[in-house]
Amino acid sequence: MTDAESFLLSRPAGAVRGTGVRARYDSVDAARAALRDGAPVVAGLLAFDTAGPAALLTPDRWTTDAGPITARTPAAIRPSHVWITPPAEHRDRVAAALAAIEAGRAAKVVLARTMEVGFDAPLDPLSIAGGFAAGARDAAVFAAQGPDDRWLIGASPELLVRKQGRVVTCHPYAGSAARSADPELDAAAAASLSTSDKDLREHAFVVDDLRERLAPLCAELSAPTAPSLMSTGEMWHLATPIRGVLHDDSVTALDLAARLSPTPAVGGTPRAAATALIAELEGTREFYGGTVGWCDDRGDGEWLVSIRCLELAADRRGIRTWAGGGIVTGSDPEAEVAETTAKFRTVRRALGLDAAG
Ligand SMILES: C=C(O[C@@H]1C=C(C(=O)O)C=C[C@H]1O)C(=O)O
Repeated sequence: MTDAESFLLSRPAGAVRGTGVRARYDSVDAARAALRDGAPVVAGLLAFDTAGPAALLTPDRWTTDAGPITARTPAAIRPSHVWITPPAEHRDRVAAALAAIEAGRAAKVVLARTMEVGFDAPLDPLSIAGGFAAGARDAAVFAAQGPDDRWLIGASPELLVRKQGRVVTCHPYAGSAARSADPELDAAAAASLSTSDKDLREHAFVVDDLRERLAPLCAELSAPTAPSLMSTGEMWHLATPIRGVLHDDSVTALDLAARLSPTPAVGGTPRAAATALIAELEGTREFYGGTVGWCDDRGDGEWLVSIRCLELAADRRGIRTWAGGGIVTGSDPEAEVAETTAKFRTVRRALGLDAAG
């Protein structure tokens, strides 16, 4: 038994925390079996690729009424190296995705750029989580111990699914505009996002997919007909709250996470065609674009979409992060590059990268 943190999901109102590791599971099936056999909870990460290994665990100790993680303004940090997918490469990938969409292979594909940063001194996972908390507002700050002592740490605004009793809630985000420090420009960006035909189409694919996947399980299912505007410190987004009531309470939060992830907010539509295009154009994704969360022995739990996050290497001297955007007919390659640059700011701010100047 150890007191070291193994899982954290924290919002201003409170947090769930796991310490120590009693057991690990590399598949949803193994975690389901553990819950049936009396494990009080499973928590962790499902990969973007539904066939890829999961990183789930049962902690030694699990607390659902912990206080939120303390926000910590990161000290300015000078990286030893930085590498980002070059803009020209991303533009070419977006153009290839648009050609595939034009050819009828898929209707939406989400493509991401990668950033890798090295440091001279090791970083601490919980300190990084504190850095995310400083700019997170309502986003859920998470830190999950992955395989081989790697960590996935971030601040996701996007609720994949929460299940409490028979009630299921999702809050998908899709459609984006960068925020501005100038209040007038910021308001103008929000206003133009809310009427952007391209962004409304990008968004509708996500809501339709979630509704289709939930419908067979639900006695009631409702969502507003139009999305609303939500914001993080860095971005405006279109978002739609979805609420369902399950026919059968034995469906667990883990079952729902495995069924719904990856949504077209991070993958595309149809799912199989979009994920094949992502593998072709971008390469393999591991936990980015998957889901992070927990499920208890009553089947209740909560899962966030694994975005606005970084992976801390096992030696803790390097991180890798991703920023993606949905491509549909009408997407502009140059604007997609700018969108990913804006989305990287969440991680840059949490690490103190920009403070170093
Ligand atoms: C894929 C990411 O974000 C997702 C994609 C969005 C979009 O394409 O507009 C918006 C919110 C997220 O669902 C990311 O942050 O990396």
